[in-house]
Amino acid sequence: MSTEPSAKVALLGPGSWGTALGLLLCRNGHRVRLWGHEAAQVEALRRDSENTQFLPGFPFPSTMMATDSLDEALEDATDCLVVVPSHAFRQVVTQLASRLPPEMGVAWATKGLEPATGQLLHTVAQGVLDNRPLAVVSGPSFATEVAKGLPTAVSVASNDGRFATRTARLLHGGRFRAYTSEDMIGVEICGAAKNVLAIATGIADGLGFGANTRAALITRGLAELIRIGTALGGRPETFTGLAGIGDLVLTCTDNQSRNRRLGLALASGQSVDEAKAVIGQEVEGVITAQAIHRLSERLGIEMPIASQVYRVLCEQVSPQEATRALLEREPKPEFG
Ligand SMILES: NC(=O)c1ccc[n+]([C@@H]2O[C@H](COP(=O)([O-])OP(=O)(O)OC[C@H]3O[C@@H](n4cnc5c(N)ncnc54)[C@H](O)[C@@H]3O)[C@@H](O)[C@H]2O)c1
Ligand SMILES: O=P(O)(O)OC[C@H](O)CO
Repeated sequence: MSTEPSAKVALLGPGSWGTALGLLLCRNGHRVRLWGHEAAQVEALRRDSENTQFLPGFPFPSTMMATDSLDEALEDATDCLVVVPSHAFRQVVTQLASRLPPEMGVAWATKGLEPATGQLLHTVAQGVLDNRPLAVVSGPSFATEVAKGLPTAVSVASNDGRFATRTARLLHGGRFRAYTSEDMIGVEICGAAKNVLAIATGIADGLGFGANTRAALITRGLAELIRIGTALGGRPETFTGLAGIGDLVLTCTDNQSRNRRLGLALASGQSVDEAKAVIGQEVEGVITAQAIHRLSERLGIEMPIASQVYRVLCEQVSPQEATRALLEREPKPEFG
């Protein structure tokens, strides 16, 4: 069990991940108000006392209540955790700005960059929320496995050591381990870029390539992640940690990943829109591929795998042609 005294958590975003984290917080003895922006979705959560749309099979405890009123979610809240998709992040933290006490920290478990600007989410949050403690939760963590209580470990990176510890302690307990970190940049770029690389491994597996290909994509993908992450100021050790190689391996190798499944679907001939419709949930790598592409061009960072994923998603290049382009690259030193 968590050693933190019982908290009242406003949890914003009742998708699969927000719901799983809500269940975890309740198991740790905390009270959760789960806010959603769609009245009909919230009505269904209240009626069913379960998230039948995004995380079926896990009834809500009496300490988890859904609401479509942000004011109600924040009433008496001691902590605030944002779990909306990256495209909604600025909008949601902007709504928080005028509602939160000045000293209250904000944590999020969103993985992605701001689509329009390519900014890391802590940069967005700092711009909107001014000087308050911020933290990002990231790492290898499928919602269903957390809801089932299967052992999981994540990283909590913050600009404030005490807030990192507070947020980690809220989540830590039973079968969930939360490690603290000071590297928000590294943790955030890992969480965003791994989704793009998972699309690449999904494509490769969907085209019938083997284990050699998958291992090569993960390893060379990690090299791309380290290049862009260190250029942005991330710390080298983060890339070998839970948010880095941990989440990259998880997402690239298991079909619970929506990003990997999108890659598999593209390889089978489905369009991006068809694949997204079948998956029926957020596939962050689709918009992140565009943001990463623009960012790597601007910074002059070579990211051949991410770049081919971008071409497949946005320039109607076929998975086969993208594969050819990668394999035809000139030999080069592995490091440097
Ligand atoms: N599902 C996982 O296993 C998992 C694990 C770790 C991190 N994440 C990350 O968590 C974030 C949320 O993903 P998810 O898996 O819960 O997605 P999901 O598709 O299961 O649900 C998305 C949720 O976001 C809400 N939403 C959509 N647009 C919104 C808006 N404009 N304002 C407010 N809410 C809005 C939807 O109503 C829905 O409740 C993503 O960044 C994802 O990468 C997910
Ligand atoms: O289903 P995905 O591909 O969005 O991945 C979910 C989590 O980010 C895995 O850690």
